[in-house]
Amino acid sequence: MSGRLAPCAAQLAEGIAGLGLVLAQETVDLLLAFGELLLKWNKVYNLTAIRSPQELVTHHLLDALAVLPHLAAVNRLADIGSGGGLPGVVLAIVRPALIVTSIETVGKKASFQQQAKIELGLGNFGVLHQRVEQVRAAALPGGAADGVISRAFSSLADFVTLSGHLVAEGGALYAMKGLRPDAEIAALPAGWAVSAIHPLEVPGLGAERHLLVIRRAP
Ligand SMILES: C[S@@+](CC[C@H](N)C(=O)[O-])C[C@H]1O[C@@H](n2cnc3c(N)ncnc32)[C@H](O)[C@@H]1O
Repeated sequence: MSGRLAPCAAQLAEGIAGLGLVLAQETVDLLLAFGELLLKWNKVYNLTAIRSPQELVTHHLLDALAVLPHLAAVNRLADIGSGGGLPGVVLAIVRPALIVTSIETVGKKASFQQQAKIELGLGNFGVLHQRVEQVRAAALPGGAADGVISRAFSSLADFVTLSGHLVAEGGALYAMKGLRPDAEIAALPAGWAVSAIHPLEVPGLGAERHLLVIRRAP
């Protein structure tokens, strides 16, 4: 491949192996193609503060891939406040059987994602240009999702309050966080509880990451 990310192909391949994932070369090529789109359109669409190809690999591609082992039970995923398509586009690329609906309120970011869907040929990915609190569960393919994920979207309390109606019975919210957010956990609204906290090791990132799983309290 050519492009600004080409020199980072080995870095991505090592990171994928470091996460314990095995991906077909065509899947890795799609991840690199998505990274190229982010770099190419960032100035126009204001998608990410990250400018360097190396950091794009660690902070976006590998960071999103790190949650994959914890989503094995999820078949239909909604990504809330997805910005440039993170983590939703990455997860849709690596799990073609996963139905991903991305929800983003800023029009040009949603347009970028729609363009990425077309250019990458992602039949399992869709974008809703809406505020999440205005999205009805019936608007998602198949209805309420069994997984609702977000990264850098809001406090846990706001995530649950704004997005909880999109979680199917028995499903869960997945919050991608940096340091373990104990104060946010303590502020969760009644009716919801943290069921798991997974520390994540993102190769080359050099910072703490956690994935919190939140379910309806029994
Ligand atoms: C900090 S960005 C994170 C983007 C992406 N998840 C990432 O990790 O790179 C937060 C995004 O949430 C979107 N957002 C904020 N409030 C929203 C709402 N109520 N519904 C949908 N999207 C929202 C913003 O437009 C922004 O793109």
